[in-house]
Amino acid sequence: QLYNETMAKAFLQFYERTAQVVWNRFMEAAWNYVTNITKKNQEEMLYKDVEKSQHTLYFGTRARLFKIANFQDPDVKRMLSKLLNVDKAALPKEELREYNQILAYMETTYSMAQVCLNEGPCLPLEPDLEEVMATSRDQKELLWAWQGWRDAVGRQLRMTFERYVQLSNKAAKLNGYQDMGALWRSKYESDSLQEDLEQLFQELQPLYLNLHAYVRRALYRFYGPELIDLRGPIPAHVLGNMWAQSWVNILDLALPFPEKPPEDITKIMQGQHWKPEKMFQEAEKFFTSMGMLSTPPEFWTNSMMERPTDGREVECHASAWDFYNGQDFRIKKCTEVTIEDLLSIFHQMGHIQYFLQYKNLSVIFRAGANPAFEEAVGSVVTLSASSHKYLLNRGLLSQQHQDKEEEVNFLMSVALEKIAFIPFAYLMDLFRWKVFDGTIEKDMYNQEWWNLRLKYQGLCPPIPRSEEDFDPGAKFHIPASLPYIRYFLSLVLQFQFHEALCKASGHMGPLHHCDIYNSKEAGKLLEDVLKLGSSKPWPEVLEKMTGETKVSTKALMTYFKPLLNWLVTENVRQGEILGWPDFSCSFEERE
Ligand SMILES: O=C(CCC(O)(O)[C@H](Cc1ccccc1)NC(=O)c1ccccc1)N[C@@H](Cc1ccccc1)C(=O)O
Ligand SMILES: [Zn+2]
Repeated sequence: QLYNETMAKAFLQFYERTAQVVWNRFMEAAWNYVTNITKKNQEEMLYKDVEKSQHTLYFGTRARLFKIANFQDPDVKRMLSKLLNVDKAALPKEELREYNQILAYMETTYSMAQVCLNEGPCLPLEPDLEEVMATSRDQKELLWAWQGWRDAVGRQLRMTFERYVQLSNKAAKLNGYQDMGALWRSKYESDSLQEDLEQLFQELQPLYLNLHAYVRRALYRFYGPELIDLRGPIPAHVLGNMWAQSWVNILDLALPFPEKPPEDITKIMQGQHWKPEKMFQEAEKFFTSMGMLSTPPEFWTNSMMERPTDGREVECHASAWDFYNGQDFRIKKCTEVTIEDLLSIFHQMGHIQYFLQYKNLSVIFRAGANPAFEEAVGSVVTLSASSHKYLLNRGLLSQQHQDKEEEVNFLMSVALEKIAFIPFAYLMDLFRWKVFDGTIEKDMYNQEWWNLRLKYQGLCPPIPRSEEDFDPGAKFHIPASLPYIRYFLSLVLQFQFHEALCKASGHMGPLHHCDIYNSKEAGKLLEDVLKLGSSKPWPEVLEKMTGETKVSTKALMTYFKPLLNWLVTENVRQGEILGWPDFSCSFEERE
């Protein structure tokens, strides 16, 4: 009878007090490492990680002794059940050390990788290689960057990744899961997650297939038939992005009405002498304009807003940090003054706003309602921030009126970012789930990766690939062991949130005209949702925001309806074939 509900509450308070200290110490060490990659800082971080895992294991094993089933208080039950999963802390000491070293090695290899020109400088991914992929229209130069990056990162990680999979699955099994994929999916508290995701993907297919066919035609016009086959997949290096996950950088090649090009916001920002700090202030101002919380002084003194110029090696992939003391919150980003980076800062500031809103909850509940909610908060604000109305009102556009054709151009630019992303975000974890559950064996990693890239994205590698390569390793989240399905779900959720917030703000008219800047009503609705953290099952949180308990593509389809109409008409006019029927990525035929 010792392990009763009263005892449980005392146990949870003890957890609360100690976790804040242990997690804060780990976050400080992890921050010091990723903002100054040295052997010493890595050792320090690994040490603090072991300390954190010991704490997690101590409480995780004792939480199991409570008979949660017959407890009354729902919060106590939910908190205890969250403690039961101890993740990698379940590994025996030696294997945990090896696992943490593998994780640090993979992430560091990615962050330090560069591609060297024959004679002269070596280029890092950010900003140099990404700049080449975004702006070059010379397919040989694009191929050089594309292949160079995969040689520098993917090839180096192949062996390590195999061991990472073994240890990940061992940790998952020790927590009672089939494999690590099952553990990752459990965060969504749904026994029909995979079916629901497949359903969402199928609903979005018509939009993607029409965009793919239209963009293929545009690339055909520019690069010609020797590179682009109008009935086949698109080569992966000419889409304006290192991973072909966003096609917004080839808008100039795919503009529906080229005689009415949109204003170049990056040029306007640079012309107005924008600096990274001003970009962060702009993002914060968006939230405070809605009556939401502002960032504490520590944010401005402790964040890393630019790549350091003192020679320090850093991890440039953007991220937001909660130091679990209710006061210290930071963003780490190697900011360039571009519209793409401004929108990325809005995304990061969305994570910070979530931290601020749930900071008074128990540490156990200081997370999003589910991982996709965390990603959707910042992204929903970027939907307003990229609207004509907002950009005009903030002085980033000068043209007052937008006619029907300019509106199609605008929707195309949003689609090249958001719709192109759908199959990529879906396949990233389809691949890893199959690797974890053994469907994809280690000597098939690369060919299975490209099978998925062909099947879902309609892409081919620009040159033959082998099992010496490990192309999935060239995308941050794979060496960083970061699940990705959250971004797929976030893509659908952010439009559902956008529709709800626009309605709350009293917006009338087309969804893509909506801008919730300055709306206190939208702010109140969003605030009430974020304050819940992960204390309630996410369908309840979704219902509070949107009145619905299910994720729905309706809002996304409404937003893009005018564009889909235009695309279908255009594709019919051109006699396009939708998709890439019976095509493989073979190279013989092109010799
Ligand atoms: O990776 C990111 C943004 C980084 C992040 O904000 O999602 C970041 C990823 C990260 C990095 C290091 C450690 C952990 C996570 N996530 C966070 O900073 C974060 C997430 C949840 C809670 C707190 C912080 N975006 C994805 C997908 C994406 C999102 C939005 C627009 C375009 C593309 C990508 O670039 O492929
Ligand atoms: Zn994010």
